[in-house]
Amino acid sequence: MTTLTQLSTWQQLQQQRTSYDKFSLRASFTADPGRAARMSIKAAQLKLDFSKNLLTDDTLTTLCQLAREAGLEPLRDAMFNGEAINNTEGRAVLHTALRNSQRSHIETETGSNVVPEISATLAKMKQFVADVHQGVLTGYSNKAFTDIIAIGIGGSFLGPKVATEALRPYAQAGIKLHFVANVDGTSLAEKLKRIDPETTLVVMSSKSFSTQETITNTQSARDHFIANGVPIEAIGDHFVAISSNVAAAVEFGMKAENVFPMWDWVGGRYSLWSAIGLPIALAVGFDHFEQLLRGAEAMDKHFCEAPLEQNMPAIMGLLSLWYSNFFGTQSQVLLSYDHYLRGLPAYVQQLDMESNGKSVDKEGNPIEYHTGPVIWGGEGTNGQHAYHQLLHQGTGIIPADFILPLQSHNPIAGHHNMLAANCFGQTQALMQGKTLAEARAELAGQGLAEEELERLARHKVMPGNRPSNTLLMDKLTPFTLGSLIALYEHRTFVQGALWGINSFDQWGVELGKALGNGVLAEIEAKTQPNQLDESTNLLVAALRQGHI
Ligand SMILES: O=P(O)(O)OC[C@H]1O[C@H](O)[C@H](O)[C@@H](O)[C@@H]1O
Repeated sequence: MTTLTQLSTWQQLQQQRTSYDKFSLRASFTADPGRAARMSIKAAQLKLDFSKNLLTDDTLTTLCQLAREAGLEPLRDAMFNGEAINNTEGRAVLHTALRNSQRSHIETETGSNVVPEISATLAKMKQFVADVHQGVLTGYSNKAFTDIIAIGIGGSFLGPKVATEALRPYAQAGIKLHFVANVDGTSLAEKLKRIDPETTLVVMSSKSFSTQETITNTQSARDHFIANGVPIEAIGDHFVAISSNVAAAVEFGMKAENVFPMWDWVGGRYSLWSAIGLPIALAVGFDHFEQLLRGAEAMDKHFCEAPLEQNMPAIMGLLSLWYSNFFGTQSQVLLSYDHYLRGLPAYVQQLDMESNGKSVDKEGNPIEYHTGPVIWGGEGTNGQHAYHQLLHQGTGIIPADFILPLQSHNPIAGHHNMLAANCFGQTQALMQGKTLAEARAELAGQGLAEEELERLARHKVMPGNRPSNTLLMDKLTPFTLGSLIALYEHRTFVQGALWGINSFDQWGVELGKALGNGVLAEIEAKTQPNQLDESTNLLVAALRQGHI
């Protein structure tokens, strides 16, 4: 089998890479007035400007050829068609089916059609959300619910949390959402302080129904509810669940009709489109949740149909590979110039790092190139007063995605133009940098004496040529949010597909969970003491004594 690095296009890219030592983005823009218009794509109500990348037309063509040679398109089609591309778990990967309103038949590898159960679950969610909002479903005292505590972690937390936060302008009046993920009791306790159990609904989300944090938080919430007036026989009115293990949820005390199904063919970090998205629908209404699905569906259609040269997720994935494997970059930064999207970097962090943090290929062979980058980021303009310094003048290149809605939900005079100016100004500064001559001229303009000017000039130089994408949308809506999240899902897929890894398992998290259970047994003195390594034994002993 030909490996990625043996492909002829990989070798062409290696050759092309040498010419980038002399490549100047600033000069490219001067020499080529059509660059930005040409290197822009509109799809699914998003616009990507990728012209501020270390990229020539030739390299773009070669990267797309690499994708073709590596079999990206057939693998993409296999995913959409329900083939078991998650080969270590023998599962289909069908989060895209959850938002497909066009096909009535999508089969998994076992031959079962998933569409009817998806439709039935959406209908059930719609009814449930309406019943909660209209006060048909109530707590034990027949008072309408005012608060929802959503308990879940990882993929059963980040999607609902980030989408609910992002769609705050669409919030359903009279309902407050609270999220609890961490097993740290403080997280739960702080939320419980703010709610009245009588008017609170707990939505527990766990695909496996075996995650320690989620089970423990739900049990403790149930204890709190019972201790604070909810009759034990009414617990089923206040607690509902989403899980692929319906039987375990019922055994836990949920009413069978209040357990929403999830399926093996939906990965946790790809699951907000399933019933795991119930907290989103409760927060913003089912119609808005449907719009979120439609936005993602529009991006799916674009990903499946657009030629690679005009395909937003493909180009973003290829750029990521270009930097990781040909420029040695180790991380990528996401900069949300929208307060409502402040959680997106954490969401994409899980999506990308849990998917592509792998060092063997699908057959288990060690791979010889760098895979998943570290994903980090935050909210513009805050980052400009913190870590942007490293983006501009640090020793390495950190490719950046800038994300900006053109219209604000809160157009307070002047603010949005300033926000946008900061966003665009940062991409410009990263791209063009500041030469030594410019730094000198600037200092001379400030009237500095020659010696002082020379002393400072080198500190003011900015190398430029720092790559960025700019992603625009008219406004942050449920549709554009769906499209944006699906874009990052597919970017992650493109990278994993090219690297030849399985982006849909996460065996790496399992060891920590297993060892954590062993340590807990020691802490609770259920096993012989001092069975662990010396460092961990001493840590456990300190905890048991309660002091250092
Ligand atoms: O939904 P659950 O089964 O409770 O799983 C919650 C999360 O925990 C796991 O450890 C995985 O790392 C995540 O991908 C998953 O989303």
